[in-house]
Amino acid sequence: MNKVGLVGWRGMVGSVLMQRMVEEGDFAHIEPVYFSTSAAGGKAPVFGGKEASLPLQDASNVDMIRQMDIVITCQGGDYTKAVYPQLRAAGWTGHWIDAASALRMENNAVIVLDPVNMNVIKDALVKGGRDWIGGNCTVSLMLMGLGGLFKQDLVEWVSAMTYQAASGAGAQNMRELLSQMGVLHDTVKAELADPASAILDIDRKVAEAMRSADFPVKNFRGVPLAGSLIPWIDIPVDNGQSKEEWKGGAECNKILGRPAFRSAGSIPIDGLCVRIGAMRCHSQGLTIKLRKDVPLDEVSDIIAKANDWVKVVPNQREISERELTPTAVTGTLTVPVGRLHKMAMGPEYLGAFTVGDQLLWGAAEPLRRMLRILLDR
Ligand SMILES: NC(=O)C1=CN([C@@H]2O[C@H](COP(=O)(O)OP(=O)(O)OC[C@H]3O[C@@H](n4cnc5c(N)ncnc54)[C@H](OP(=O)(O)O)[C@@H]3O)[C@@H](O)[C@H]2O)C=CC1
Ligand SMILES: N[C@@H](CC(=O)OP(=O)(O)O)C(=O)O
Repeated sequence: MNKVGLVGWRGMVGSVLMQRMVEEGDFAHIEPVYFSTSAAGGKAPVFGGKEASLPLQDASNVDMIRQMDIVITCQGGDYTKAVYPQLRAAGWTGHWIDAASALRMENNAVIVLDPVNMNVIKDALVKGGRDWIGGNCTVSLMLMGLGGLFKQDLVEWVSAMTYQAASGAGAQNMRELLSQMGVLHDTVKAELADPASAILDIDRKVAEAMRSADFPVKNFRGVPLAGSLIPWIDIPVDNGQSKEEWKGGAECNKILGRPAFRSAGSIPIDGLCVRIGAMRCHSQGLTIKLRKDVPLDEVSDIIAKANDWVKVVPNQREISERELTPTAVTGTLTVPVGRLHKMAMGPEYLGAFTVGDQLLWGAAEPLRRMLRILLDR
């Protein structure tokens, strides 16, 4: 049985991964070895009813990690940068499956999203590929939704305007968002209980609270999210983009096995990435320039048939309000795509809206499935 080293299993992404591995019975197929950066020697957890034969191992112990057939890590980019080069330098030939972005654009790494790029994964396996990296959540979720259109090479370009959840910034940010909501509610609790209170007084007090020095904003780099939004995600890069926006073009083309972004044959994908006060679902408003005028019913059909998780939501008010939202999608693997309509710019311009759980298809699930692809060969 394959020895699988699990690193980062108790973090937010790692916990979702463990939950999915339990649900899918993956532990029956592996010999798990749990690693920790903080509690080596402690008792290993039990997932899927399977006791680990070893206590928690030191995640920086390269000699121990070298004994694994497969390592799956959700520990983060700093860990990857510290340990991965040492492992390969020591001659380790095992498979490295990673949630962090650190290795994504390396030549020998495949960005894994098998419902979309199984062909790319299979090609790499044949060539001896050993580095399997999960894609950026926004990118993976867009491709899970629109994969059919890309597969049929119908997409000339995409503009993606995103509405990204607090979870993308980390567990502490989710907590801070809720703290902010609590403070805002507390600020106007008395007025809310009084139907005769003036809404503009409530609004003024809320704005004052959001702007006050003691509003809890440490994790969101000093600015409020609740009752507001943050129009910048990740560090600045060239061309006025944020890194999150750059990833849209760079990673999408790599996942699809197309030429590098901005080179001939690549698909231009760009937009604006915005943080909003959702918990763990990213949403995206998409403008898609199709290569030709494809009838809307054909477009719906192509999108709906691309994989088992995408679901086309009819472009009607009630069902869109009910099913095309973070509230409906959170904690599920369903990726609804809706608001499909031809736009005023012309019959090749398609409007769409999609929502996905950024901890499931956006992070843990592609890694889990890559593990199974390796185990089931
Ligand atoms: N958040 C996201 O949306 C996405 C994150 N990623 C990648 O995954 C990496 C991990 O992200 P995320 O899971 O959000 O990070 P977390 O901060 O939740 O977990 C990372 C590590 O922190 C340590 N840790 C310290 N205190 C705690 C605690 N109280 N509870 C749990 N773990 C704790 C654990 O390591 P130990 O057990 O060794 O102490 C854990 O593995 C990111 O750095 C990123 O590279 C990828 C896609 C999406
Ligand atoms: N940057 C993403 C989350 C993330 O972790 O992305 P990446 O895996 O590309 O670093 C967000 O904020 O929503």
